[in-house]
Amino acid sequence: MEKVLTIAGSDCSGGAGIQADLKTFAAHGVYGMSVIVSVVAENTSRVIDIQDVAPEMIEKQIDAVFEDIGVDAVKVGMLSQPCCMKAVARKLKEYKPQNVVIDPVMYAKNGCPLMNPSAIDILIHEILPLADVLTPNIPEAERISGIQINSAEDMEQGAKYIYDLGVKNVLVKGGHAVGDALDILYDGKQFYYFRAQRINTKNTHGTGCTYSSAIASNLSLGFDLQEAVRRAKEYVTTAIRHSLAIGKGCGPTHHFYDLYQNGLTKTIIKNN
Ligand SMILES: Nc1ncnc2c1ncn2[C@@H]1O[C@H](COP(=O)(O)OP(=O)(O)OP(=O)(O)O)[C@@H](O)[C@H]1O
Ligand SMILES: Cc1ncc(CO)c(N)n1
Repeated sequence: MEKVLTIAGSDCSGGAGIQADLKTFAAHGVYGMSVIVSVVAENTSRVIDIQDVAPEMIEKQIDAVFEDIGVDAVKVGMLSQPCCMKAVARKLKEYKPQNVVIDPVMYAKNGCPLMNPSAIDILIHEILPLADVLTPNIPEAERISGIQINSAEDMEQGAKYIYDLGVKNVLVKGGHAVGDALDILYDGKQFYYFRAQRINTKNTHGTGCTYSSAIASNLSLGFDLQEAVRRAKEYVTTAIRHSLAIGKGCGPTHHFYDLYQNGLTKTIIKNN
């Protein structure tokens, strides 16, 4: 049985964070585990408050998982403060797990901040180098790279800049762009384009969490990175197509195994 761990924040409304991650793992048939870094009182419309778990308790949760069960892949999500980042970095350096997917969460879909802006340097220097693949959305890629992103070429530039910071693979997600939902993966050699038709819905709460967890699940199942991303893109696109119009704001993605039956997404390799 493949074992996948999420290290992230808890979204009590169930659409994003740890809850989206565990639903995604279950839909992939892998064994899901969770280390809670922050408890977030949030819903489809707003973030009410954030309470971080003490760094020692974050470290003890990670120890509990690694001393007993072990992992085949890890997804890292919301890390709100420098002390949380340092605790997670210490333990990832100690246990050196394979297949580490890091989603550098900064804001919720409704624009509410989830990372203290003063943590950006620690994120760049302590967390980014631990990723086998980093999955920034456009505002996150802009914040990390300082490059303004208005086109696919700008997404490539942003990905290249972040790769040069020492990140092994960078996947810039185009959910915040206009037109097709285009994501671009850069592995230091080539750009890979993953394109889906944009679905006309406001119900996209948790899409980034769903996507990074689907990538981690697919890596744990033995798919190489390009195929793991291609399959995850298919999963998230269908999860958005079936998203739920619940709550007063951006409703959540919906998860079930059949999301893999359509075989629609293709990988386009683009040479430098
Ligand atoms: N309306 C949409 N139609 C189709 N695909 C979408 C849509 N919105 C986002 N996506 C896709 O969903 C995935 C997640 O990207 P996105 O940029 O939304 O992440 P995110 O902003 O980190 O998400 P969140 O903060 O809600 O967790 C990407 O593959 C993106 O292309
Ligand atoms: C806990 C948590 N993690 C990530 C996101 C980003 O969608 C969110 N809204 N909440």
